[in-house]
Amino acid sequence: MSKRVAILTSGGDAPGMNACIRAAIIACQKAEYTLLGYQHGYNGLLQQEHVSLSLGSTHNLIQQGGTILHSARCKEFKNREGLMKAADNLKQAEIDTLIVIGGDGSFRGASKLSEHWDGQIIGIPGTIDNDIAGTDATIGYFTAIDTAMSSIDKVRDTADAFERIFLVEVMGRNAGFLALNAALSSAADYVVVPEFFESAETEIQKMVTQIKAQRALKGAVSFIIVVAENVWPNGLAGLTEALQQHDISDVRPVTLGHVQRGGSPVAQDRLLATTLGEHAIKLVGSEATNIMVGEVNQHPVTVPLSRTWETSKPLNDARVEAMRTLMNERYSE
Ligand SMILES: Nc1ncnc2c1ncn2[C@@H]1O[C@H](COP(=O)(O)OP(=O)(O)OP(=O)(O)O)[C@@H](O)[C@H]1O
Ligand SMILES: O=P(O)(O)OC[C@H]1O[C@](O)(CO)[C@@H](O)[C@@H]1O
Repeated sequence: MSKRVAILTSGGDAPGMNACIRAAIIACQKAEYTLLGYQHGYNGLLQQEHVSLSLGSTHNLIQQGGTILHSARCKEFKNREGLMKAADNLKQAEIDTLIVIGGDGSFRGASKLSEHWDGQIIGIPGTIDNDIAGTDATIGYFTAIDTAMSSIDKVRDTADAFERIFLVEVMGRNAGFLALNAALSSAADYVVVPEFFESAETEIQKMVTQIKAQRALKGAVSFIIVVAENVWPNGLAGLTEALQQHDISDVRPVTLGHVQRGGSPVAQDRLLATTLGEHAIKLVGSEATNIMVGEVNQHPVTVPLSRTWETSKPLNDARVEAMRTLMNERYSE
């Protein structure tokens, strides 16, 4: 039966969102569904701002970073009036299924919307943070690791030239996936992640032990510390000051920032985005609603939206072991 499907991207944009939109466009065309794209995240839903998505929109889309639908963080959607307005707009546009590509905040919003709208809601995980339970990875995460890794490679060149200590802050909101994997893949010397952060005092002792032990063994060499955002009190300035108190100076801070959200998606993100976009359209018209389509062991899975934020996703055990052996506990005291 013919369906009217709407899709939007919400929260932080992530490389691969366009690849997901492309897959949805093609799958809808094959199923003979009409596909609308709401622009600017939930703002578009409130303003009834949508465009028709058809095969003409798919050319070269798989390789484009950002999102052709634009994204936003929308305050109004968090209150009852906003949610009711969005529900009315969906009814008016005769939408059967709404697909939300975004992070856990976007999924919370989608779930709240379901209290006011009885159409089908399907979430697809898209965020560089990878902080969503129920899926091994989120769209954009692999590209962000790659971007952070190649930036740290460049930092190492200048760090080596001056035999300096560099602090590199990476994104991740309140999760350490991006920091841990960027640090391991760029052979950094130390990484600070929220999952193992007890206190600044404990962490600085460990860090100083590693720096001093490495310098005792190798002389003045570079030392790269990757720091997840929102962990160290007062960020890199606070950490620079803490190191100075241990007589470690000439430290340089680098905040990678939004560069981590940009760029053409790497193959892993394109594949994940394509699979999830196609699978979501397969579910249109089924009983499944208020669910996220994710991927576990390279198979598509569906999980209740609420699970994506109620359960916390742990860091990969083997990567954590590698972190200890190769970085944070490499040298014994
Ligand atoms: N509790 C909530 N109720 C209603 N809407 C919400 C809620 N939480 C978030 N939203 C909506 O979802 C939008 C996106 O959420 P948020 O800013 O947390 O990003 P996100 O989806 O988690 O993505 P990212 O992880 O990439 O930042 C918010 O701007 C808001 O419009
Ligand atoms: O672009 P904004 O709104 O400053 O948000 C930045 C946040 O968004 C993310 O890039 C994605 O959630 C986080 O890593 C970061 O904390």
